[in-house]
Amino acid sequence: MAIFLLAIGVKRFVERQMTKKHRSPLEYVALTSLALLVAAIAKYPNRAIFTRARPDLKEITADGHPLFGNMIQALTSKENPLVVLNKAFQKRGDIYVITVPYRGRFFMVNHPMYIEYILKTNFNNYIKGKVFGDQLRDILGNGIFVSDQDAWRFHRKTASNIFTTKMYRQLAEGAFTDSARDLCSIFDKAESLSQPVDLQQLFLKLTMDAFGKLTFGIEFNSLLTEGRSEFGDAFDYLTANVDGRVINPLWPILDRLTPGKIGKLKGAIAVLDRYAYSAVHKRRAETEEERMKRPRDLLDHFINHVREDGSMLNDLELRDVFVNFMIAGRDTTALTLTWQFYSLMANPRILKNVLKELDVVLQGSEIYTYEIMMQELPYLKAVFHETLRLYPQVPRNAKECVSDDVLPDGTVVYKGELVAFSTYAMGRNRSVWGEDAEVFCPERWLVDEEDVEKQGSSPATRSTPPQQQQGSNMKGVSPFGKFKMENQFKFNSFNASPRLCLGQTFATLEAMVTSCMLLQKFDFKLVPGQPIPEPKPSATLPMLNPLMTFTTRKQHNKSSMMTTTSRNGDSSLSSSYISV
Ligand code: HEM
Repeated sequence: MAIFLLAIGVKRFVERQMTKKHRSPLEYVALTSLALLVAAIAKYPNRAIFTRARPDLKEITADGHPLFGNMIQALTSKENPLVVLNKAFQKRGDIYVITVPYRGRFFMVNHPMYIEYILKTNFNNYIKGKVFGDQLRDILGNGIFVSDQDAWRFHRKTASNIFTTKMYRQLAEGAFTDSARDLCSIFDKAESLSQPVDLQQLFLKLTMDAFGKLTFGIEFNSLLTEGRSEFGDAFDYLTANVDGRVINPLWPILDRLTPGKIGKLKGAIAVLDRYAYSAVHKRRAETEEERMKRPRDLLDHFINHVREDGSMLNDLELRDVFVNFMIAGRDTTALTLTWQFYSLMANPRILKNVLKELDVVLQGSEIYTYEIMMQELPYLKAVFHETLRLYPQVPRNAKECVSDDVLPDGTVVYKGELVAFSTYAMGRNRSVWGEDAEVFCPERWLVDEEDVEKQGSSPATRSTPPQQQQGSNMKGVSPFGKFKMENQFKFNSFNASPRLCLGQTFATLEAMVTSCMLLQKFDFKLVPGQPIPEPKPSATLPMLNPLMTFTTRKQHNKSSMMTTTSRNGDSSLSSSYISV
């Protein structure tokens, strides 16, 4: 209606101008602008302004508006952007093209063939680039997630030093077990008050505590503190707010026009900065004697690094390291655990299998060694990976093309254009995962012993039936066969190749230890009447609503309640804390 009225107004204005002999300067400006607008619309009739015409892509290009391309559709859709993406792939196939003003052309791809090409085969030609930088620089600075080439290599190499088997062994039986125990004490308290807990909030606190301590020596103690966490809230606010920036080049203007938004963003960033600088200053002031008393952590590696020119990282650079690693280590594992526990509660058959495996393999033991966690619980490991397949914690990603190139299917991509993929949509792609792609089915990750030997290192197949395998009922050995990792490009929830997630083993181990302890000790039941969980629009994949759950200590475990009193001995947390 508005466009119709505008068109009538323009028509009348033009008609009046045609009959006029003298015009005011304002009318000249209006006429010139109108002529320019008409010329621009004629040049960009269905694509974003300043994008080059690509008649060769006609078949795979989504219809767009003049000058705005596909931006308006994306911004005005009421549906979750991931659901929209998934539907678009289902309708259009494994590649389609959209355009967005000031961002340019996006090749949306949804097949392992493309992922392998951009993440491995021609890795150097597909970088994070300007779009990533523009979107995240105010929060992530120059950290690993927004850097390319030499800067990225430096971050990656320095950080790799801490991810050793020795560290994993210590973590499994130390920090991860301790924090899971803290969670048990909260569940006990909730049960005594007949109150449910919000698993999502608690898992976020759990991973934040463990990660803050292990990487920067920060004692958040958020699990043992009542109420919400200031740091966690600031983080959640920022990750939710960066979502959509890629598709909306107007975000810097819109943020300024939204009352209070800039203040809130700055406030949240200031909270992160405060924690980061305080950790750095504390570390710089540490004596040699104090340093010797604690294990070497991530901050040590970065703070002591001497560059070729003899300089060392300043406080701002260390702040960026902190924020990037917190974003990597906190949300991802916590939210995977949240979706995993939901999936188990929603699938009693699968939960029963997990419990059976824990009974057979652990036989009541609470010693969670690195080797047992990573090798002897194939079914639980399959559940964790199946969760990540359907609920990947980096659900969308994009790479900028450095120089003109040709994708494996022959599609030409020019310098500056973007290739984007959605791990969320690919996990649901039937041509990749089969007809049951949308079904939560851990069995797709399991093979029997014979298959493992026959297949060597080839990708997993569905050759093993989901049922318990014969002959493996022996105590101590999982009755569910062997876990078989998928090809990285098909299962890219941890990214792939040179930029494969550095914390893959860390996250798997933390999730396994936490799941083992919680599932051995507690029964979990969703609070009735909750909506079915759906993703909240964010850079990661949180649930839109809390995951309210009743936790009840298993009968046979009641006697061990004392052993899971939290580390500070406090089992008297108030009810306001529990129902966060
Ligand atoms: C379930 C948990 C996790 C998932 C699903 C996950 C997934 C990912 C993905 C998809 C990327 C690529 C992101 C991009 O392209 O920018 C990535 C990168 C990264 N992850 Fe993770 N991650 C998890 C946990 C962790 C943890 C616990 C850590 C740290 C201990 C970590 C450290 C990193 C780092 C440092 C990178 C950057 C790698 C690079 O660019 O070279 N991640 N992760």
